[in-house]
Amino acid sequence: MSEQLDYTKLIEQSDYQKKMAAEKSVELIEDGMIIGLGSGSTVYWMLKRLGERVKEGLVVKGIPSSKRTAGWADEFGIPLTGFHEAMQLDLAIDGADEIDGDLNLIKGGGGSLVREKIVNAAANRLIIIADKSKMVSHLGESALPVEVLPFGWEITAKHISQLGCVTTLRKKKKEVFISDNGNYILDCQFDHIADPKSLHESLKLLVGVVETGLFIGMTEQVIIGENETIKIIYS
Ligand SMILES: O=C[C@H](O)[C@H](O)[C@H](O)COP(=O)(O)O
Repeated sequence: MSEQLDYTKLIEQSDYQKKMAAEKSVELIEDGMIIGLGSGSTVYWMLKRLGERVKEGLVVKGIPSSKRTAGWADEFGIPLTGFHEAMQLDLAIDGADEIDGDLNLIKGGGGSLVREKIVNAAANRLIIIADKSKMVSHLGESALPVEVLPFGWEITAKHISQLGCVTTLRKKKKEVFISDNGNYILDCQFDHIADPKSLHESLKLLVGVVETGLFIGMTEQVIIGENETIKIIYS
């Protein structure tokens, strides 16, 4: 019973840190902005707070990076648009699975990496929000998500594994996980990612690879919830 309680507390603590970082990021949003809306549980808190500001009169539009984010934005009353209306976004706010000292990222834990990369790359500034557990000395402690075409995924996985990793086809409730784009995700566990940029480039050269979860040189600022405080790291 006490173990159960401790576990619950841990979850709450990490969630609280995510919420603090997320709410801080909303302070950067100004009237009239077009915002890239990232994905994941930290972004959920950002959307919730942004929805409150919209109710108070803030005028913004968001471009969502996943169907789930679009649903939450709708729930919180945040007006949405698409690239037909805005080719350049003022700001994108997103979460991450790992963040290294150069602010390079691993993303895609929730399977939204392709749309996130398109949205984040179109933004003038990318702000990452996270709890402190996401800071790592080197990327690759967790598996790197890579989105691949379903056709011939087995051969694509073989080619990826030849770069020095163990690939696992992502599943959800025993079914193959399908991304918002209708593709598969391979979770690629490397021993050590020594050079994230060259790994990303090597992966992108493989037929069947749609996109990798390595986000290199894109982040302007990271907002970390750390215990009771907020830490901001600039690139
Ligand atoms: O595909 C999912 C995204 O890259 C998320 O931003 C990332 O997994 C972080 O998610 P969370 O805020 O839930 O830890």
